[in-house]
Amino acid sequence: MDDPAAQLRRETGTTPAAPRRAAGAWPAPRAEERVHAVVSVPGSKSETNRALLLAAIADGPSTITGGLDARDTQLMRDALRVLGVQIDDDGPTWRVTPAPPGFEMRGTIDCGLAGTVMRFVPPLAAATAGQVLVDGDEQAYARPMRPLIDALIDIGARIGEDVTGLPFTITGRPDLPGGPVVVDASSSSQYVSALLLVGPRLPLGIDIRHVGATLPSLPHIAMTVSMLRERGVEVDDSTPHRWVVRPGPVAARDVTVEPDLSNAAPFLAAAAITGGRVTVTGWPRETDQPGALLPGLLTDLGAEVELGAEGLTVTGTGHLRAIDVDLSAASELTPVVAAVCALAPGTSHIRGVAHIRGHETDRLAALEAELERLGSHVDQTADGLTIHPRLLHGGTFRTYADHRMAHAGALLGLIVDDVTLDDIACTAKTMPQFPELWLDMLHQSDEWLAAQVRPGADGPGGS
Ligand SMILES: O=C(O)C1=C[C@@H](OP(=O)(O)O)[C@@H](O)[C@H](O)C1
Ligand SMILES: C=C(OP(=O)(O)O)C(=O)O
Repeated sequence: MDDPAAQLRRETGTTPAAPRRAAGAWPAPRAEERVHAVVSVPGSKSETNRALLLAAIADGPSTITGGLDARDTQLMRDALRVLGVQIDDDGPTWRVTPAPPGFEMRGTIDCGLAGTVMRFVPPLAAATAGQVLVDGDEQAYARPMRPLIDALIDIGARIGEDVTGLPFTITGRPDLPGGPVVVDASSSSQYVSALLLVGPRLPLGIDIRHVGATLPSLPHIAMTVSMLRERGVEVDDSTPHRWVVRPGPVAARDVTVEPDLSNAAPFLAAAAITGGRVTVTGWPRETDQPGALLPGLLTDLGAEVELGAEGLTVTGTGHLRAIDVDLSAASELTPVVAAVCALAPGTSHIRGVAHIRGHETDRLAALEAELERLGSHVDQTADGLTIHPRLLHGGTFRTYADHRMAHAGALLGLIVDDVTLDDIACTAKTMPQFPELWLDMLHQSDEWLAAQVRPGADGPGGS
């Protein structure tokens, strides 16, 4: 029997989504000594994909400087091109020109495994003339979509019947009305961001109410609201769990994207676990990124943290501490935080992240399985993980096509002998240069060590 994707492709005459990059096994490099490095991470995935989408519905051409060039943002650029948006992305500054009036979309929007593409693009497609198939990696078919699809249908979208997730077709209508809508965003904050982003474009605007026991990733919703306001859009978020967006123009703006603070996490954690020192450059003093919670988290885990002119510096003290933490606001940090907890001398509790079972993979199950494979003792709870202290050993750490699982495995490999990741290529989702940056961090550390032991140098302990 045909799978539903093949059937939809035949009906719409479109081509299959490109497969995920080939896997590549990777022996994680061991840190011979304390890690000492200065690292510059590429631009924020979340900010880049919002900036692209807002530029696509702006009242004129915009530029984006320092946008992340990775699989998730390539998929967003290609998806917007299917919607008629012109994007010139040669070089460090991209120029985005909205679709010409009367444009009719057709073809496939490939979401890959990108939550921001599969949630942010369908609302815009629903408000554009023409028809598209929304597809992605097979693994993305398991990611939750239903609450967003139901909300879109409630505001007038035409989406195939009984759709629960990818793949599905959208028959767009430029007069998509908008108006009041109720959504249960406990499985992803991205539904709220997705509805907010299309709001100014709809004749009735949008009035979103979240119902549901929990609402994760509040900083990401705040990021959406800030970026809309920066472009002159009126957003009322004065009532908890309610957001009202007035219809109106989105001002074209030339913007520069901040470094991705969540992608900085494994590098900063490397300093914490090896008793070394890592500086991540360009750390913003104010930001809506959930990575802003890293200084507090790493301090609680036993490291010293300082924000200086060069960036954020983390210094390992040689004494990790177990933590009890609610990571709901910054759930994408869970894999790296869990890896550090597995090395701490007490029992740690990570709470508030039930919804990460619907991330790139079921991250709670994946972390339990892979940390245990290296000798850790981990229990899944209803909304997180309990991680008990154990002596770890080498083994294969499976990544499940999840970039942040790869970050966690690489981190453990710094101080545990013979850890091999089954696939490092999955880091291309948000940081294709991860393997090079990781090796460069270790190369800088070797150079630092050589300088310490060279005759006439200050000796270990200097920096
Ligand atoms: O809006 C965004 O850019 C994101 C929101 C969060 O999603 P969830 O609310 O589904 O966790 C986060 O985990 C993801 O990495 C990026
Ligand atoms: C959950 C994540 O990604 P996505 O944007 O695909 O949801 C993540 O990057 O940790």
